[in-house]
Amino acid sequence: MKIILGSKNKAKQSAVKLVYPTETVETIDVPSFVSDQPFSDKETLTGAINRANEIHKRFPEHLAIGLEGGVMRLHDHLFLCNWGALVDPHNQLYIASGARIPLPSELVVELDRGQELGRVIDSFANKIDVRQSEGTIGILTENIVTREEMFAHVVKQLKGQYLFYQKTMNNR
Ligand SMILES: O=P(O)(O)OP(=O)(O)OP(=O)(O)OC[C@H]1O[C@@H](n2cnc3c(O)ncnc32)[C@H](O)[C@@H]1O
Ligand SMILES: [Mg+2]
Repeated sequence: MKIILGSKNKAKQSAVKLVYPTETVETIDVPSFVSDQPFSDKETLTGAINRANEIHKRFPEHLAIGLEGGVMRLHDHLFLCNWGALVDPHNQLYIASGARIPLPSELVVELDRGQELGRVIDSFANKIDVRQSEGTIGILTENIVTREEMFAHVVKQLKGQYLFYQKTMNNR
């Protein structure tokens, strides 16, 4: 059984490889069927599930993983939010979310104007393709938490729930 990730993003890819070091991890671009910039937990989670389901449809014998980044409002803050979904060969779905921190107001203004976070953070940090490397969370935490680490935690929660379910099912 292989692990198939629904993204070519390097931070997402290395997160999955960290958590599944001995498995074959393949990546494929699949649609999330949500906005390029999801603006709620609901939309971000839906994007992750859609990606995992899309992979499951194409490769039902493998483990399908979808990871999606977005933002969500809570009180006066706009938070980074990230969700992951895993679909196993029995079409069982597992979901988990990642760490969240509020965005500084300079970034919030741009996002509210309809700009994508990927572009906004590049110009804020004066870097190229932040989303493929440390991510916004890396920039805003001085790299203490990177996008790879954040997504690795999401994938660990997916892997753990899948293993727990396998064990529980085998004992019944
Ligand atoms: O190729 P895919 O898998 O789509 O990877 P992506 O980097 O576009 O990531 P998402 O679609 O999951 O993220 C949705 C949007 O939010 C942006 N984004 C989310 N988290 C980010 C982060 O930590 N750093 C930079 N951009 C981020 C990203 O650029 C997109 O505009
Ligand atoms: Mg994207």
